[in-house]
Amino acid sequence: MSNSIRIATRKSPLAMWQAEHTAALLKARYPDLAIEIIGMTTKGDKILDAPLAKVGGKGLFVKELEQGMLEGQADIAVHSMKDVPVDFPEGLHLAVIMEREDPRDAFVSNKYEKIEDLPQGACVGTSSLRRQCQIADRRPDLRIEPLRGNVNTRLAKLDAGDYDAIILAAAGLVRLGFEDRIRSRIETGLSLPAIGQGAIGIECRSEDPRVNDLIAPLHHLDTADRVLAERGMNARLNGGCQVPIAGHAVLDGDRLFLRGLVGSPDGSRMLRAELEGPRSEAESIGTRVAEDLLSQGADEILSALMEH
Ligand SMILES: NCc1[nH]cc(CCC(=O)O)c1CC(=O)O
Repeated sequence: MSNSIRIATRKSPLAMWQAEHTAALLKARYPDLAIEIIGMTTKGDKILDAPLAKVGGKGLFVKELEQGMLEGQADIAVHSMKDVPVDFPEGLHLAVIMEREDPRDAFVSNKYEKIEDLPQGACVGTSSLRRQCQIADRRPDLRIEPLRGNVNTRLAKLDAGDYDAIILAAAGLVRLGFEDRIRSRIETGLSLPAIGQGAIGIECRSEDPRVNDLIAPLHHLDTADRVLAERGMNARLNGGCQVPIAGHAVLDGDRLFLRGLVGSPDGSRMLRAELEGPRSEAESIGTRVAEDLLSQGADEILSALMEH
């Protein structure tokens, strides 16, 4: 037992890739470590017919994995940071944030190179309110249609001709070997990414020194400070991943620059805030950007959505 580790993951191809990537990094460091990957199904995977914003609740993609660790069936859980709520159950914590992949959204289409090329009234697939509001803000003429399912399913729906274009995270496409499907990467100023997008996190039991020590070398400090600032924003806004909140931090030496956004789904209200400060204050930079957004009325937009 002492030289083994069990990794809990969702069973989607992207989640599996992330768990296997984590396993490979551990194996490279500890050649004798026995690694088991345990695939689990979460509530978010089961409910495929409704937009996630309507399903509600936080941690749709992580609860079952957390339960597995608390019950001792698994030692760590590998998550897309985008899906990880701000708070953790008693006894669990976020121990590691790994190096970030490209955090941008990707424009994927079989006919067009970028959003600007889409003709009037073209149909864009996304179920993300964050993506929807930013597209609607720039191109109110476009028709935005729901698009759920894992990355592979979404690409198949595009290929079936259901949409003129779809928007996905570049990171997921790159990881699954679909980089050649990306027609263009949307600059963060045009589509501000989801909090934590492109970063993978590892959650484990707080009181498990062996496991905490084992995974500690996978922590990437630059990514962690950026994600800490973004999540500081989310904590203050009380938002889950299914709300039209965007946040993206970049580093320049010891300085951290954070941009945040809260929008109404139809793009009619777009609140933006930004702040720069020392990276040692990452989390509080997040709090302050959120407070700026709240002072502009972000809570009205967010609470209106909660009532649905
Ligand atoms: N919501 C599902 C999800 N969670 C993480 C990613 C992409 C990978 C990442 O952000 O690390 C995706 C797919 C997508 O948004 O296209």
